[in-house]
Amino acid sequence: MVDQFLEYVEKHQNDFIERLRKAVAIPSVSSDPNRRQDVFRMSEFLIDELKALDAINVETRDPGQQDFHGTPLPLPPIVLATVGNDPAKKTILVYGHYDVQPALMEDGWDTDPFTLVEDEQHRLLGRGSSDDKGPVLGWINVVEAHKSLGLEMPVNLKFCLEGMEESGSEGLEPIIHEEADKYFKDVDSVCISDNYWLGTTKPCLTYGLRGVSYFHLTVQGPARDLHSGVFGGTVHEPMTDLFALMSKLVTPDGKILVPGIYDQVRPLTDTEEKTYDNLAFEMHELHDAVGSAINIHDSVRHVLQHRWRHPSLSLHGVEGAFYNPGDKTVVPARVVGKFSIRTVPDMELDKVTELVTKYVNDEFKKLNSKNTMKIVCSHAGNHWLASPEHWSYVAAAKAVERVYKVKPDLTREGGSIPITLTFQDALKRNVLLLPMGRGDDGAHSINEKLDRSNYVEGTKLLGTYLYEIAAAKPE
Ligand SMILES: C[C@H](N)C(=O)N[C@@H](Cc1c[nH]cn1)C(=O)O
Ligand SMILES: [Zn+2]
Ligand SMILES: [Zn+2]
Repeated sequence: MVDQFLEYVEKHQNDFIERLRKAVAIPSVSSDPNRRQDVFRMSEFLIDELKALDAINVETRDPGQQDFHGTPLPLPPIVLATVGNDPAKKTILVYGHYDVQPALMEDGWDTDPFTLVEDEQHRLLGRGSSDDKGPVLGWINVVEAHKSLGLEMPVNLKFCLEGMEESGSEGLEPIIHEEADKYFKDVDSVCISDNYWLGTTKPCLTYGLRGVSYFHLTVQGPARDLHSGVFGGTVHEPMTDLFALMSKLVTPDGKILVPGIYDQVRPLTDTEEKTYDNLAFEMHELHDAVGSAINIHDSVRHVLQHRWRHPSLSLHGVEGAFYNPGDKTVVPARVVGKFSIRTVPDMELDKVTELVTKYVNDEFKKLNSKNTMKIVCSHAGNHWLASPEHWSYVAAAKAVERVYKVKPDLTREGGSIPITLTFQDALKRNVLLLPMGRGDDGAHSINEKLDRSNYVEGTKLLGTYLYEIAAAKPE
């Protein structure tokens, strides 16, 4: 049966790409309130796709409203769908997200980010192609293949798709707790395809994620923007204060300057050190993915340790700053600096917020500025580690060998999927991360892509994984 499935995927790849084209065309940017309708539209697209495939019980849950700077904004629905409910079969919960990061032509895209383009190297370019519309549609392609072939699914599948992952998964956590004994009751294991291979050639299974704590640092001064010729040198400028503070957060070689931030980081043991031996990753792959040889660390081992098991602090942007072309001589009245800290075992989110808040307040006092400053943590999600010995990982490794003819690497991931730990804790089930895309896909960046082969072979992998689960001996 698996052969019939694999053949179907191979034959129908162009139809699957059309499905991805329709999804990418919906600019479901969760962080932009002007795009919220599009995030809703994306949920409707998925609901229609699932209903068309006879997914029984396509349902939604309403996560309520978001407080967007004092304005209530409806949160997009959690889409739940069940395919099969045979008590003799295992039930796998599939989580994914249908929102995307922002994307504008002026960021430097070579093509319109919301028009899927296949280039000469068979790369499918478009926002969300890899993160995470391609993988979500991969699961739907698996269901379509079975329906069209008249094949029974090897396992029961449950979907949980959200539209706020890129903005901290707001509203999802309470729903998972509420539904733990209802919708999620029969789930045996959870699978998430929302990260990337380490490099460009070898698939991997992922058992760890860093957490993320995101901060907004606001400095407010004059009542309105000012002429820098008239007022420059006579008033405390918000942007000057902000840059002074932002420059005290992290050194150019990546050391976080917030006192105490490293205190909770779990020490590296010899056993853990060995997990960095023989991984399929070379320095040139970092250079290729980044597009430049700007590595801080000289060995691959240290690159990966700093991606997976050490915290990092990144500066993201400044809201309210002048950023257009030209030479406007303005003093912005209010600026908001955005930065985040990727957190690792055993850092605690509350402790991180406490340390950052205290440090930024102390540093602001030292500026002797008459402006006002406020620091808030806008969203935070925990780090996660799983047991890669679980039967779900064993099945996934067999599926990789079958589809790709290689043994997968076991990796951790530097990015964050805030809800992963909630699934593990609330459902008390193992979670597997089974990535579809490559390390150079450019998720969150310009020219995001998913290679055609990753989409097609990745769809085969997801389906084969379900067959390997069904074939596994009962525990
Ligand atoms: C790894 C996943 N595909 C991803 O991109 N996650 C985001 C989650 C996030 C949290 N705040 C904003 N986005 C990430 O790691 O940045
Ligand atoms: Zn993302
Ligand atoms: Zn994602």
